[in-house]
Amino acid sequence: MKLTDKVAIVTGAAQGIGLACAERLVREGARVMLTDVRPDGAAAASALGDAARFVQADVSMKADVDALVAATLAAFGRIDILVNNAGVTHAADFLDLDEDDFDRVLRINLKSMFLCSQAVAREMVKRQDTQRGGCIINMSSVNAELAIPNQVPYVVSKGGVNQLTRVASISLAQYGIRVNAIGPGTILTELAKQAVLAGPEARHKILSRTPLGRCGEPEEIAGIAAFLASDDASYITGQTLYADGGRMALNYTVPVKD
Ligand SMILES: NC(=O)C1=CN([C@@H]2O[C@H](COP(=O)(O)OP(=O)(O)OC[C@H]3O[C@@H](n4cnc5c(N)ncnc54)[C@H](O)[C@@H]3O)[C@@H](O)[C@H]2O)C=CC1
Ligand SMILES: O=C(CO)[C@@H](O)[C@H](O)[C@H](O)CO
Repeated sequence: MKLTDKVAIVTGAAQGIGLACAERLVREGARVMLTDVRPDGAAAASALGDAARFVQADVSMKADVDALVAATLAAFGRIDILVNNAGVTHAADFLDLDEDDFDRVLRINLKSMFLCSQAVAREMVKRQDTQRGGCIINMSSVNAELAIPNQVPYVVSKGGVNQLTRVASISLAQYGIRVNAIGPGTILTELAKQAVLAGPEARHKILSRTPLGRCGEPEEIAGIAAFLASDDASYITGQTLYADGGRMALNYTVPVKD
């Protein structure tokens, strides 16, 4: 087990990639505080046994983030790993997009990662023991680099996540805190169904741009989170690691097998 005795927070952990990350971190020996704006994250945490707890929080609100950090310290006594995973999308054409929707997506996808990183890093920095330091992992996307016309605030937020990762990594390196991001391609979750997999035509479009010929599974992203959180990644900081089935290396489209 790579993460014995470590304590982690995973945001947006009620389902999808966040839940898979929480499950994998528990399997690697960590104790994990799951958090989500939805209350049903509590059932997900109970299913993981004594090593997991749940706190309901909207991670775009500072008061909720402070309460999440306090609850994690009360439950487990320390924080070694933060997985900033919570995210939403919103479909609208550029000319129709409402200001409120732009703000909401940026608040949830980007500002929340700053708030959580700052609050958790402050606790990591305070620690005096030999296990000082820590690891922050931000869930970015191929859409940090690739634009989709009806996903304006989403792609802007993910571009911001990559820069937040870089600036936090150089700011926190002096404290032994590593900060990295994961950039998934299309992963089979509710969010992807909503954003880019709504129907056979949309699925065909995605697969024609994916050399490995399939979408990813949440567990394939969780494995990367476990790696980045472990000592095997001890010299990696400031990076976005893309797990996209080859999409970003592709210039033309590929044939799709049905
Ligand atoms: N599924 C995909 O194809 C990809 C997903 N991602 C990113 O991975 C992350 C997770 O996405 P999925 O698992 O696919 O989505 P999902 O929709 O299945 O899960 C997202 C979770 O975040 C929670 N959440 C939303 N707003 C929140 C808030 N304010 N506070 C706390 N929790 C909140 C939701 O309740 C939900 O449980 C997101 O950041 C997303 O942008 C990135 C690239 C591809
Ligand atoms: O970031 C996400 C989810 O919203 C990916 O599913 C991406 O949109 C898709 O890979 C299209 O490029």
